[in-house]
Amino acid sequence: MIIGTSNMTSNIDNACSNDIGIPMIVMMENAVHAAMKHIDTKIHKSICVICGMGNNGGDGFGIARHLILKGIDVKIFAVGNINKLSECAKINFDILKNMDADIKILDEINLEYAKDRFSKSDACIDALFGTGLKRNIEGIYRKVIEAINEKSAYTYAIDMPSGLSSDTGKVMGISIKADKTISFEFYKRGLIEYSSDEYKGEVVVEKIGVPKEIKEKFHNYEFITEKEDISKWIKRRKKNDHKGSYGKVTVFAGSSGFSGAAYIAAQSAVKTGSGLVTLVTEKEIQDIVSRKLSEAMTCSYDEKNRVEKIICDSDAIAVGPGMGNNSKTLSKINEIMEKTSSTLVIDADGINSLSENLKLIKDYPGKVILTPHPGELSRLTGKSISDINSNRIDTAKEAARTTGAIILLKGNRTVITDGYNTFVNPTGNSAMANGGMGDCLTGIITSLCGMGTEPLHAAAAGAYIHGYIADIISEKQFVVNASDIINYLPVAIKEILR
Ligand SMILES: NC(=O)C1=CN([C@@H]2O[C@H](COP(=O)(O)OP(=O)(O)OC[C@H]3O[C@@H](n4cnc5c(N)ncnc54)[C@H](OP(=O)(O)O)[C@@H]3O)[C@@H](O)[C@H]2O)[C@@H](O)CC1
Ligand SMILES: Nc1ncnc2c1ncn2[C@@H]1O[C@H](COP(=O)(O)OP(=O)(O)O)[C@@H](O)[C@H]1O
Ligand SMILES: [K+]
Repeated sequence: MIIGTSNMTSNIDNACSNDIGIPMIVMMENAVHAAMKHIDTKIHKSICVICGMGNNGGDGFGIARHLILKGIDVKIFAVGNINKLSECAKINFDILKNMDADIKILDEINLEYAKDRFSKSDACIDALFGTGLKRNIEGIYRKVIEAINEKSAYTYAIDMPSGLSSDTGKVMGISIKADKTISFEFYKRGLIEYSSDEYKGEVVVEKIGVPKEIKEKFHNYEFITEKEDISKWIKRRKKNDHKGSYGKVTVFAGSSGFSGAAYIAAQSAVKTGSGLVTLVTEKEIQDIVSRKLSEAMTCSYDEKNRVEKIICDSDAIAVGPGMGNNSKTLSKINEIMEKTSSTLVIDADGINSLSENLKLIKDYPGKVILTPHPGELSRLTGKSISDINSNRIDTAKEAARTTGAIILLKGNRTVITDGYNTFVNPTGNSAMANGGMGDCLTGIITSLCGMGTEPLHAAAAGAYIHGYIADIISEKQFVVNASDIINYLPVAIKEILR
């Protein structure tokens, strides 16, 4: 699904009306019908609709009309200077007037009356501002938003909670706290940022009839990953395939006290479907882990010639899980980079050890995927964790452009980007927040790269599958561990590809 900005909305509006002649009022009516699908008129029998003067307000007036037609008790409040109604908002406003609807101008004088109505209604619909919010909210608008937040039993926000920037998710002075946000055509970029979480409630996105060609002309190459994407990106197994068809991957991982990371990363690659997986690690770790790994091969750093051959033969290599943030890890990365140009998936200590040596990535002839959590990205970029988490998409894009790597910024709504094309992952939950999960993700992504999935897509697909499994398991379990994910991988991938 395309992620949208306010600029895109206005470009698309213009293109729809000017280039192909769909009048704005038609789009608005489509938006109104789409919104009606999500307003629960079985429970909400009395509703206040609060409208601004722009097209978001126009949507609100249209929704009010349809609610009246359904027999709902509707009170409509218009906030602002009626002479400034947008063209389409005025059409819907005038229809309501002609229908003798209960419509009032909400100003300082009747604010108390409005508050009383808000508190006595089953729900309020916020149609004050959508993508056109430009400056901080003050005066009567601020008071109305405060009143809705205080008095409304249930709040629907139309397109955006009024007060949140649709591009950044930042609160412009004050914002509606919605129970449900009904957004049109795109998942608004601001709703992805963590700052929106307190305000947006459940988010639904409805198509309103924008032709595909127009959306493709104006989008910013930012998407939410969907199940259908994964099935396009992952290679199907064909009748006469053999293990050579599914890639040879190698996992450099583990050190004293961190044998689990090595096991998890290697076993995740096995269960994702790699043809051949080899774990390369310290002798001590090899002795521990080889007993658990039935399908993967193991090799110790001491077997120098064998390590060299394994590197050269690999289709994709993971480096970092449990290796320790030290010069040894960096020298392993160096050694790998000198001998191959296959895709490298670098996680954990691999990322930390590269922080001071970013030039290595730029000079590497193959693709590099870095999978930092915000702490690791903070070390890599020098930005604080709070700065990273308050602007996740742009920070990840910037890091990708400066390092030359594909960046997978972990956490809720993981961001995957090469700096130009960006995917935001919709799956996963906090039951996954425990040690070993990142190692598991590294194994999955490396395996997909080895099978021939394009690295950016492998990273986005890996994050999707990883979170998809956690979402299923967490319905029955309080916590989801990497071993739970590993066991479910073959079933989940089959389900997703079906
Ligand atoms: N193609 C689509 O996707 C479709 C989009 N549609 C809908 O249109 C919405 C976008 O409509 P829009 O562009 O008219 O902007 P909108 O959000 O109503 O805000 C502008 C109004 O707010 C005012 N205003 C702004 N900031 C303010 C502030 N801080 N404090 C006070 N006032 C402020 C501004 O006043 P002004 O700045 O002119 O003084 C103006 O009156 C979109 O979110 C969706 O709901 C659908 O109808 C169908 C097709
Ligand atoms: N609240 C959450 N919502 C969605 N995904 C999460 C959440 N918390 C953690 N995850 C996912 O779990 C994984 C944790 O990885 P990481 O932080 O590297 O853990 P570890 O270092 O223990 O392996 C990441 O893929 C992350 O996106
Ligand atoms: K709104």
